[in-house]
Amino acid sequence: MNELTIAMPKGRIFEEAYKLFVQAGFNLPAEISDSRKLIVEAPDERIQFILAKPMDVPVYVEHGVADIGIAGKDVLLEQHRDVHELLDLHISNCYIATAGIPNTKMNEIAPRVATKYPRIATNFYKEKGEQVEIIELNGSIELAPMIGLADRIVDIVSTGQTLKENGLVEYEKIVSISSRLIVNPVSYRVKSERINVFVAQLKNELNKR
Ligand SMILES: Nc1ncnc2c1ncn2[C@@H]1O[C@H](COP(=O)(O)OP(=O)(O)OP(=O)(O)O)[C@@H](O)[C@H]1O
Ligand SMILES: O=P(O)(O)OC[C@H]1O[C@H](OP(=O)(O)OP(=O)(O)O)[C@H](O)[C@@H]1O
Repeated sequence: MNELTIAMPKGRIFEEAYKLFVQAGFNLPAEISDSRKLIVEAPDERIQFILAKPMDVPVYVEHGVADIGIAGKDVLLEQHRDVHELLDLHISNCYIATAGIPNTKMNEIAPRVATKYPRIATNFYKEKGEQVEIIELNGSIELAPMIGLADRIVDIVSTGQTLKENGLVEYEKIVSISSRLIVNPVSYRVKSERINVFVAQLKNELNKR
């Protein structure tokens, strides 16, 4: 019987999260990283993993089909789901910033901002008292100012390589991002003992880093 279901994000967080779990002493089956299976059992741990798109992890956790999940703080800030944040895993570190073509001002009439984070971008410009039109994109955000679609972008920066290679510069840092362990509020009440043991094992590894 699986005691816990954990939603793991596919993509770049997966690599670091997998390493964290292994180093924390969890015995994970090889098929979690080297197969196309979307549901993988870790029988020794009595844990079931589901592999989801990063943006969808909080959806599975909010609906309670996963007790726990790993999600980027960017996704949590953007979505405001009914989940509890239990732990900062300090992995997939990056930040969200505004960027654009060097030495350019925002268009005074109807400035446009391209992003896949419309809520974060809207709040940022609202706090600055600037009214902007948000253009929502799903990826390759850096293209927008280069091709004249927008004056600025609001996007993730990690090494800065993508901005540099496309001739863009950062203007304002908005918020630091890392991956978080999230939990369904009802699961946390019903399975608190089991979840606390699980969290303590992860914390133990994080404290060593
Ligand atoms: N360049 C980066 N460096 C470090 N962490 C990042 C970077 N870009 C994104 N992240 C973090 O990793 C999470 C997942 O990013 P990833 O690129 O794997 O997925 P995605 O862009 O949501 O999906 P996909 O690329 O599959 O459409 C983000 O939510 C963010 O927290
Ligand atoms: O500062 P860097 O290290 O260059 O990383 C930043 C880039 O990483 C992310 O893109 P991703 O690779 O997820 O591709 P995407 O354009 O499909 O979102 C982000 O949207 C930036 O484009």
